[in-house]
Parts: sequence; structure tokens; C-alpha cells
Amino acid sequence: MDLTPDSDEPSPEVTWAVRLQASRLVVREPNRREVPYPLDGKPFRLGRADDNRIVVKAEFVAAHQLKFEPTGVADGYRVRDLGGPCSLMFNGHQVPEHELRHGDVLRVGDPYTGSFVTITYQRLARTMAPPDEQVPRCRLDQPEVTIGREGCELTLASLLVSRRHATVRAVADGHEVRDLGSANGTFVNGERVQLSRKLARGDIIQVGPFKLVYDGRSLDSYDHRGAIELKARRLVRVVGGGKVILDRVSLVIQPREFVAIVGGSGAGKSTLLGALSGFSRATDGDVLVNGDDYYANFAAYRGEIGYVPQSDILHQTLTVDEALRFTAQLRLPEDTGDAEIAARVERVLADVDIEDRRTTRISQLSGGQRKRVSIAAELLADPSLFFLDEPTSGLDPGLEKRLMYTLRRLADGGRTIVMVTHATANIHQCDHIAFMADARLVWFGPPAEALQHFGVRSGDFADIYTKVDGDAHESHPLVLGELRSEYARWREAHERGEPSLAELWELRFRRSDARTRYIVERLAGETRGPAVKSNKAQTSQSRPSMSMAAMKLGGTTPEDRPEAARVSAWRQWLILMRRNLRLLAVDRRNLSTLLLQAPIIGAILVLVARPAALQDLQSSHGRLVLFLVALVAVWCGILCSARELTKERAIYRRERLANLRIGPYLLAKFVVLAAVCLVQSIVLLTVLALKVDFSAAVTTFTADGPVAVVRGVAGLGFFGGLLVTTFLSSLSGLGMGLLLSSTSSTSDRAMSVVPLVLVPQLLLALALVSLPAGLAPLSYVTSARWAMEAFGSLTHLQPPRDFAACTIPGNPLSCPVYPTVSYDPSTAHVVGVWGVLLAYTALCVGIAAVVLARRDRER
Ligand SMILES: Nc1ncnc2c1ncn2[C@@H]1O[C@H](COP(=O)(O)OP(=O)(O)OP(=O)(O)O)[C@@H](O)[C@H]1O
Repeated sequence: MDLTPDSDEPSPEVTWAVRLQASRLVVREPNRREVPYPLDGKPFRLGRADDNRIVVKAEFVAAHQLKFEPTGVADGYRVRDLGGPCSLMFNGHQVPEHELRHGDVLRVGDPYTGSFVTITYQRLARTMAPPDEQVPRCRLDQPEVTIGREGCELTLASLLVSRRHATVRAVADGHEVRDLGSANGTFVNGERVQLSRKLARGDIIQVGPFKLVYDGRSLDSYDHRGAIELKARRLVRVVGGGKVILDRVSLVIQPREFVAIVGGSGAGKSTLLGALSGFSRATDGDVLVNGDDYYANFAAYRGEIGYVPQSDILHQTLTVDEALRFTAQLRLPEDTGDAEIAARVERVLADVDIEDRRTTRISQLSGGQRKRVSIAAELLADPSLFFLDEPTSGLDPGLEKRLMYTLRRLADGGRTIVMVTHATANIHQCDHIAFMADARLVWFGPPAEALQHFGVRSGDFADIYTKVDGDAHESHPLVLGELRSEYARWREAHERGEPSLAELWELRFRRSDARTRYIVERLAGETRGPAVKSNKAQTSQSRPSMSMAAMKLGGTTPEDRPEAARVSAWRQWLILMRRNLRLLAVDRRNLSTLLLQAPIIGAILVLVARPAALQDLQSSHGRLVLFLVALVAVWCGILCSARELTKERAIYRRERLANLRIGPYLLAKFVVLAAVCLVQSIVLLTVLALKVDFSAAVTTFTADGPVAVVRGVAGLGFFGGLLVTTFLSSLSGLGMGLLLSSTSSTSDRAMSVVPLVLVPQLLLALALVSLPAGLAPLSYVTSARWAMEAFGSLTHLQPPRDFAACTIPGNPLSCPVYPTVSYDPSTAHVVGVWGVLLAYTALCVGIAAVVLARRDRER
């Protein structure tokens, strides 16, 4: 039974309390509570020296750091940096001076240590007035108005908008909007416009971060960059067996706020992050983004979401610059030019303060720098909503502090940031913390107030963890102390059992002023700009959801992904090809291992092969040599691909979440590795040719006696035919390797399964070991068998025989030939067998694609 009416409606008294407050500066120093300073219209200074009107203690602040002067217009103020070791920052950037507007947050920070003083300017009387901003209006006077990033009648400057994104055309009785194949799509009332759609008055067109309200004659445009507000109302998530892993959580995150979700292990932090980000949705309750039903409008907002999972999401062997460029090419609209991409990379490197490492390989960066590069990669598309899952894990305290400072600056620069963290040493850099315990929200508000709320006097956040953990009982010290009344209320409502401490703290929070201030009032507050009245709101039962494990790795369900940014499959393939080639080229050790395999194995084959191996058709030695070549080719193919997908699984999952397609991804892997296989095949046969006679002319024995023949496939000759066979065998191995890699979760697992694939090739191919005739069809599943059939046909070998069924023991000629094998030397037969090898490869790659698609959904 619920004890507290957890209504999210504000009481009238609370609203009036806000109205009575005056304009002021609110100053917050590290590890201290906020101090408000009312303003009186006179100039004043802020600094460490005692002669300032606002004196701060932080050592990194200069004696006289800032000067505040009235502008002379409606009690406004301007702030000027007087210089010192630290500089004045606004919106994440250094500024020499700045004219203050309500809500502006200034920081005086030390980037080296990540410490800063925060100064917020508030003119509360002004906030109560209706917004006085002029909404840009585009009149639809012309027959057609083009909307796009550059050179259009309605220009919307954002990288989420394609150069020519959509048009609004006059039709007989109004207007229609037509999408021009944009990358991120055009949406009307939350639904993606497939080709065109008739507009009705009041319809809201969404293009990137812009909402365009149609009134029949014009479009009013609202830009919500830097102004994303997230409201969560009574979020619940119930999993199998009715277990509640998120219990009626409400909170509000305002634009430019930096919020940390904290709590003990298993408290529900990732569950809450999943529900807020929409990647793992709540089963009940709603999330509103700027007033829109977020889940129902997920497709329209997807381009604006940045998500940094726990694992690194860039290739370690690339340099920072290379990795970011490839990511930008994959994520940004197809029409983004090289210069735009370069400028964007430049910008995000500056945003995360890592420009000086642009040419460094990611593997050579420290953990904190790597994390910052991952964040930079997410910033490329300029997201307004940023979710991070434990970005500080594994960092030393210094790096952790600097990373928190970076995130703080990013939030100041116009992003709404939500992060899960276990690190609370620098938690004061966040605006609010959401403290989770036992699936419940036990606190939401500023970090400094949290300590007071939980009665922690040591100033150590870890003490809160201890206080919310465990079960309550009558003689528990907390029940005898600060949770006495909550326990009594709980007891009144429950005859049996004991509550958890989290339950009691939740009760306490629900009755607190903080909840009224930071949740209830904010939930009731007006949202800026128009809200989409979506007509496809989903019921909680129909909401696609995915597992926490998948979410942590960046996985998602296909239902979550239908409207990801469209970059054509062809372009994706080209970019991925270039990236794979680069990865291959820079990973010298791997490349040399791959390229040395063929000459080394070829040299060993040379040791055992006789020069006339392929000339003496009566001996079984030729079959042995060719079979070994087939086997080595298959082997090389498997080895070069078995780890290929597993080694970059986290990157793949993050890119899938954005817009990566499985087809181009697998095909790009396949083509680059196929080039390696081709080189290996050429080297293998060339080394063998140093000893083995590959002459096409040979004498073969038929029923009519010896006949001189010239072997080979029309147009390719004998060596060419053998080379094609070796290459196709290698490709079949490559297909099997990719399949193994798609089904394995780690590279080690993939490699441990390789023998299970290779041994059947050895035993079932009807080359080295004979099978009883009834089992001979088993050989069809091995590609070495098909390789051997092509080799045997090309070389005019005698077909394999079933030695278990010889009529005269010891006489091979009395043993029957397998009816399932044909060494027909005709070109048509050889080409047919090559076709089977190709089909075998295609089947393996196709199954790998299906496995990857299925893995998107799994836990
Ligand atoms: N799909 C699921 N099915 C069943 N239980 C789940 C599922 N997802 C999460 N849980 C459980 O819900 C609880 C909260 O999980 P969550 O991952 O949100 O915790 P967390 O606070 O992020 O923990 P940690 O800090 O250890 O990552 C855990 O007990 C977890 O086992």
C-alpha cells in the first residue's frame, strides 16, 4: 500500500513562494552550499580579496576576478573578467565579458583540476512574464518553400538537417510537405513523412532540432537546441515474474542541467537511464521531452540523442582524428562536405579539450582521454540530450574530476546531460543527483542538499549509501532516530513484514520540500514551444523494450531503430571499406601475421610435396598435396575472420544504435578480408610452384589407353584454375569465420570453436579418410570437399573411392567410386563447383547477418 499521496501537482502556496523571491546572483563554491546575493542595481566585484562585495574562498579564483556593472537597461547587469589564473566561462566557452540574462550560469573554473565556482543570475520576476522572444516566421507565399541546412528559402542551420531536407508546396486546398530524402527524416506530428503528406492547421513539422508550426499560411519555427527539458512521470518498469525494477520515479531535468544517477549496485540506475533515454523503456508512466511524448516521438528525437556506453566505442588502432572522421562520415547526413566534417571534428575536439591529441592513436591515450574521445564522437551530431553510462569508471581521481568538468562545460554549452556514476567525489559539479535505492528514487535535487536530507554531516557521499542500504526494523538506529515517523506511518499501513530502508527514505523524500521544489513545481511548469500531439502514442504493453545488458552495450530492438538517420547502404559500405582498409594497414602485427601465414605454410608444403605431384596421376600424392592446399586455404580464411566481429562488438552495437546497416557492415568486412585471402592464395601457390610442376600438359589413362591432355579452364589455364579454386576455398573459410564470429561473444570463444569447424573439413571431405558410401553425403557440408572436387576435376585426378567396400582387399581399383563425387574435367563442371563454393560462402555470410540481427534483441 502506498502511504504518501505522491501526486505531482503543486500546491498553490509553493507557487507563490517562488513569485516573492527577488533578482539575485547565486554563488556555489566547490563542496559548499549555494549562497544567494540579492542585487541592488549598483556595480560590484567578486573575488578572493575581502574588499569584494562577493568574497569567495576558492584558491583558484583571483583576488579580484569579476566585475558586475549595471547596463542601465531595466536593471540588467554585465559581467567582465578582470583576469587571473582562471577565466570566466559561459555556455562552456571562455568569454571576456557577458551581458546577463535570466538563468545564465557563469563559471570561473580551473580546467587543470576541474574545480570551479558557479554563479547563476536569476531575475525571477522576468520568468513569470510570458516569453517575449520573437518566433521566426516563414510565410508560405511562394508555390514551393524549400527547407534545408544551406541556401534554402527556410534555412535551418544544424547538422541534423540535410542540405535540402524537405519542401512545403502549395496544393489545391492548402499545403503538403515532401521529404527530399533527408538523412534524419521529416516528421509531422511525430510520424515520419515517407514521401509527402498533406498539412492541416496546427500540424507540427519536425526537422532535426526544429519544430515548424503550420497555421495555413506560414510556418513558425522553434529551435530547441540547448533547450531540451526532460520530464519523467511515475516511471515503472516491471520485468519477468512481476519484479518491479523501477518504482514510480518522477523527475524533471531542465535544459543545460547535468544530472547524475547514483546509488548502490543493483539499485536501478541503469534501468532509470534506459527509461529516460528511451533505449529501454518504462512499462508504465511517461517521459516528456519539451512537452512531447518522448517514446511515441522517439524517431523524431533519435538524431538528437548522444549515448556513451561503458565500453570504448572507437577503434583503438586509429588516431583520434581518423576515428572521429569515420564516425562523422557514418553519422552525419550524406551531403555533409569534407570541410564541414573537418570543422565539426575540430569543434568536438575543442569541446572535450583534447585538440593536442588529434594525431595520437587511441590505444595510446589514457583512460580519461579515451573517454573524452568517445564523448567527442557522440558530440559530432551535436546532440542536445546526452546519456552516459558510468563514464568515470576505471579513471583515477584526477582524470575523473577533469572528465566531470568536461561534462559540466558541455551541459553549460547547451546540452541536457544524464549520467550514471559510482563516483561521487566530484558530484558537486552536477546540478542534481537522482539517488536510487531498491528501484526507488530516494532523492532528487542538488548534491549539497542531499547530504543534509540524509543527515550526513561528514560531507562524505558514501555515508548516504550506507544509510539507504538494508532492511528496517523496530530497533534499527535509523528507525529510532531520523526515520521514526516514516516507520510509524509504514507500520500503520502494514500489519506484517518490515520495510526496506529505501522505502522509508522514499517516504521521507516524497514529503520533503525538495521534492516539491525540484519535481512537483517543475513538472507543473510550462514547457517552452509547441508540443506535438502525437496520434500514435503507445500503450505500455506495446512498448518495445530491451534488456539492461543489451542497453549497457548499446544494443536495441529493431522496433527502436526504424527511423535512424539514413545514410545510403552504398555510402556506408564505401566508408566502412575505407575504415577496414585503414584498420588493416595500421595494425601491422596482425597484417604481417596474416600475410606471413601463406609463405610459411607454403614453404612447409614445399618440403613434403614431390615435384611431379600433379603430373603423376596414378599416385595418391597429388590428391594429398591438393587437399592440403584446400585445407590451408579454408584455414587461412577462417583465421583471418573469426575474431573480426567479436573484437569490435561494442563499437558495432553503438553504431547499430545510430544508423549502421548489417548488410554494408558485413560486406565491407568481407571484401577487405577477401583481398587478404586473394593475396594469401597467390602467395601459397607461387611458393608451391617453386618445387611442384604446374604444367598443364599431362598423360592421363583412360579405358582406351594413355591419352595426352592439356588441363585447365578456358580462359584461365591450369594454374589460373587452381588459383581460383584456392581463392574460393579461402572465401568459404572466410564466410565460416564470419559466421563463427557473429555467434561468439568474445574473440577467445570464437577461436576456441575454430577446431570444431576445421576437423570436419579434414575428416569428411572424402580426400584423406574414406567414409562408408551411406555417409558420403555428409561431405556436402564441408567446403574442403567442394574445393577438392574442383581441384580433382581440374587436375584429371581419379575420383575418390570407398576403401571400406573393396571387392579385392588391397586392390584400390576394386573399390567403388563414390557416386556422390564427380571429377568431370569439363569447364562447365569446374565452374559449377566454383558456384557451389560461392553459394557456400554466401550462405555463411547470410546466416551471420541473421545472427547479428537476432543478437540485437538478446540480453
Ligand atoms: N531485464 C531484467 N530482468 C530481470 N531483472 C533485471 C533486468 N534488468 C535489470 N534487472 C535487475 O534490476 C535491478 C536493477 O538493475 P540495474 O542494472 O538498473 O542496476 P544498477 O543500479 O545500474 O546496478 P550496477 O551499478 O551494478 O550496474 C538489478 O537487481 C537487476 O538484476
